[in-house]
Amino acid sequence: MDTELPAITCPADLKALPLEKLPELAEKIRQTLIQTLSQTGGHLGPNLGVVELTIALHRVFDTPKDRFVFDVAHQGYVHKMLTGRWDRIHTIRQHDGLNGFLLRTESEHDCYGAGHAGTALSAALGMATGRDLAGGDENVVCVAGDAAFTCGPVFEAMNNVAAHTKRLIVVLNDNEWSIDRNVGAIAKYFNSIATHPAYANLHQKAGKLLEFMLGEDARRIVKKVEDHAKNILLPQSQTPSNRSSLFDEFGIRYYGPIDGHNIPLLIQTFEFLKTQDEPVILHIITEKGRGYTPALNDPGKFHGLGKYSVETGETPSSDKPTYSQVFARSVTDFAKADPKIVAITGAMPGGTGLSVFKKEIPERYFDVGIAEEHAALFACGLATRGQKPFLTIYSTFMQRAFDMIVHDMAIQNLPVRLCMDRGGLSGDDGPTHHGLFDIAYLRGIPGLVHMQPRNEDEFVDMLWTMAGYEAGPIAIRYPRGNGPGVTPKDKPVRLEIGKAEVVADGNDVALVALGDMFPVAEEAKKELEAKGLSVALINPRWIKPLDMDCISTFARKVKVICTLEDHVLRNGFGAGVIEELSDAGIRTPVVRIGWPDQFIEHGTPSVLRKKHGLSVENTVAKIMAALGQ
Ligand SMILES: Cc1ncc(C[n+]2csc(CCOP(=O)(O)OP(=O)(O)O)c2C)c(N)n1
Ligand SMILES: CC(=O)[C@@H](O)[C@H](O)COP(=O)(O)O
Ligand SMILES: [Mg+2]
Repeated sequence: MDTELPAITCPADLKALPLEKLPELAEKIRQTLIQTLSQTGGHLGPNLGVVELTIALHRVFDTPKDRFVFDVAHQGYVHKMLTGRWDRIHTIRQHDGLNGFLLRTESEHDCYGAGHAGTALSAALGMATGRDLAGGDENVVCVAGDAAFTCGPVFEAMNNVAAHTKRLIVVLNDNEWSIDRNVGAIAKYFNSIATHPAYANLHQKAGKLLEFMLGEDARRIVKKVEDHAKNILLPQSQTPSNRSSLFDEFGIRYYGPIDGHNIPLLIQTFEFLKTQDEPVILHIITEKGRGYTPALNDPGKFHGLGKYSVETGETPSSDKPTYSQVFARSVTDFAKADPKIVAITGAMPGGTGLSVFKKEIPERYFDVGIAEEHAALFACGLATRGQKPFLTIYSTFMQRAFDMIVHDMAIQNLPVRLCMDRGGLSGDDGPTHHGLFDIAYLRGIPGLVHMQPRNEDEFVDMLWTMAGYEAGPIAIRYPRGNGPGVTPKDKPVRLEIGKAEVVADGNDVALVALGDMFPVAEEAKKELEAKGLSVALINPRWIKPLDMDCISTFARKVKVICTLEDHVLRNGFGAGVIEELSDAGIRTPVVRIGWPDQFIEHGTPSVLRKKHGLSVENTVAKIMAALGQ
């Protein structure tokens, strides 16, 4: 590799590079990503797939005047490297370092943040419409992956594009992968285009032709090739005169598919597209993980991961199963004995562990794509027919389905099992992914049961309780990663709903610690006892219904109650305890440990817990202060 490549400190540096140097730059970016992310972790596969695309975008367009809106924005590392953050890319997803997604507060080149899928096209349409209203002339480019198109809001946006603007450029980055392989009819449709021999062949020629023409005739050439190709490709059912792609039907002129790694072709195509006075979509074909064999061989693993060996692609293994693994094993075993149990995921079989269920009981496994609202409704329909749906969606992504939980699940009292992985701080992904609001958004819903285990054994008992619960919707939250390592018993037991576990009695202080905050309470108890205090320790188990017999009994005898939760304090578990004590006329002081009323930045749970007071020290200090000591 030529070491003479100058540093890229801004998009102007990229524009100053000779065209023939761009492949070398692409290689340098790839090597930087592979080396850097082996130490920081991150979304290696998606970013390796958009190196040439991002180079071409920054060659043709001018951010921050022109706007790039990336869907999910997990594939925004190359954009960051080309917009003045190359020298900080080694801090990606590290505390106080670069965020793993685009962030408006991080750079003027990041015009829109994300983290959750399906938002980019609507936001880009808003920007284009806002530009038109203001009489602006900037370009707006939406970059969305193939799986983003399984997301409802994308179709809601497409339904409006042609009515609102004449100038919008959409890039469909099609690598055939979501986190797992992309699913559903839309994935099949994209694949039918990308693999059609006539189209593929034409596009080889079109690509060559375009490269040769390099300019003003591009439009005529491309349009002629497109029309001809579409006449070959599209379903025979359509009359020859008005055959069009799905996108043309939405008023968005479709171009492609073209090779998403061919920089000159991409540049020429974007130069041509930016002259168009109609909304356009460019379908590019890319390889997720391109340039790194382990990632090409396992796009699912390398979609997003922690540290890995550059040489082998291997990642550190842990002998302790994660909550996700315990969940998937348990529900799969339950389902083997109960033919009514079905499992649903929103494009996250790996993260939720449900790839185990998919492998062992494929006929009752449903990956609906990035479609949490649909997943919840689909689960409701299943429940009306006597099925037992385990709707498995991260706490943060379940936010998408809130209305369905109220309107369809709770009002109709349907027995859907809501399994919310990543319940609590998510860590490196930051504020868009922390599962810190599910208690707040579920606690007010009448009739909905909600719980959290303090270890793996109790977790399986709770799942077993859910499997047998038919009285209405029931939810469980559990954290990312490992638990304390308590091996589940061979045969799980059904728990009494609304009944807490009193682990230790005490007369001065009662610690009521939910889920993965229980170990913090255990340590705080030791420190408080060392100060001569008598400390009760309660595992509440149930967020709703709260065991108020237990809690009020202790509240009447101790001097202070302390609740601990891996959730925001606002309308959280502790808030519920305060409400219920107040309703019962009990005035015992309650101190609460939990996340403050702000969005929590990215970083490791240990660093963030210490910084934001979810620590033993802060627990002890707040209790001692409440005791006036
Ligand atoms: C609402 C929502 N659900 C699930 C996810 C988890 N997720 C992150 S990226 C991704 C797949 C994105 O696939 P695609 O858009 O094709 O981009 P690629 O990674 O292939 O480049 C998923 C499911 C999310 N970010 N947002
Ligand atoms: C970008 C995205 O939303 C997912 O890739 C997410 O980062 C996965 O989170 P986990 O690593 O907790 O499974
Ligand atoms: Mg994809």
